[in-house]
Amino acid sequence: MIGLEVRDLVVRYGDNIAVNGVSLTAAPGEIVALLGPSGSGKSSLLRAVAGLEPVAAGDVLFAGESVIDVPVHRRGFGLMFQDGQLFAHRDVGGNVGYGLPRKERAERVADMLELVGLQDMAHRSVTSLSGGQAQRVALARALAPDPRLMLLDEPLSSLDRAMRERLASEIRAILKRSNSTSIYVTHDQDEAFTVADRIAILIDGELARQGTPEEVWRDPQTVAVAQFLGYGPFVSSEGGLRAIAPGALTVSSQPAPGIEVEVEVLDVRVRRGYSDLIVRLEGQEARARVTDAKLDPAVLVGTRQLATLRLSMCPIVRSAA
Ligand SMILES: Nc1ncnc2c1ncn2[C@@H]1O[C@H](COP(=O)(O)OP(=O)(O)OP(=O)(O)O)[C@@H](O)[C@H]1O
Repeated sequence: MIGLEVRDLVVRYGDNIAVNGVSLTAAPGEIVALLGPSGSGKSSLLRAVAGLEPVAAGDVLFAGESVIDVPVHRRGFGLMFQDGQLFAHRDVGGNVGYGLPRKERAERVADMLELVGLQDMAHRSVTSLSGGQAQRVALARALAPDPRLMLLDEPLSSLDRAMRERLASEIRAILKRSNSTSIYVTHDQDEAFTVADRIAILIDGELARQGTPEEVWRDPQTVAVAQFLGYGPFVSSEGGLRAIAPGALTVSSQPAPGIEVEVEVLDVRVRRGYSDLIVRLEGQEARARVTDAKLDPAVLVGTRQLATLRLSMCPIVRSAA
């Protein structure tokens, strides 16, 4: 069975090429996150798949058939956006049931509300909902017609971080339970890693890396991808550049696994439950975590220290794509 296939897709706005020859697939039941910095073309790609943006070149197929000439509402795709765009004059049930055949409406609405954990809320006014509840209603509404593909564009970005984290794993569970083939756009790395089976990273309109969250993290392949994922700085090494992972460089009076490197301590950042030293490593600024509770990080400022670099956490990458 084939789900979504995007082939050499190009989306342009005048002379601006927003999506530059991207190919990707989503197998039936698979959740693919489109991740990338602001302006990298994620929304343009999603909107082109939906049919909301014209395609300059390439093709979009579902179940082996091109949908390029199929109007938006005939593609059988469900859409969910940042602002759920609920109908304010309808209650929760009225939103979820909108457009469903009358015969099956009540049962379907009940099923969907149960799926998103809002079973007692059918008669609530949507204007009385919290941001997180409103997005759950929007998800239930998008899933209600049983779309063959779900397209989600930054569905959580208007919520605060705590809510976003909770709802991201909930959305994953809901999409998995409903066996939805899904494309999920986000600029938030944590959200992508929580939600997705596979991650496709877009940089400057091009597909820079794709794989499972583990594969992409373990082997980002290029500096651009590694940097976007939070690696850095990069130090020269045999075979390319070594990307320093967050937490890979540590300072302690106890022995730790890894190689010893000399660093100059420039400053301290106190975090919740630990401290990071801002250090100079081979002429570049880096962070070294203090893993020794007996060590007072403040007295280290201005000194040279031996830090431990855990190489197994730090992949080799190349500088250009
Ligand atoms: N309607 C439009 N008209 C002209 N240019 C556009 C339009 N929409 C997007 N662009 C441009 O296309 C490029 C890609 O934008 P897009 O919104 O797809 O990126 P994105 O990765 O989704 O970014 P963000 O995370 O900020 O939403 C950007 O350079 C943007 O300025």
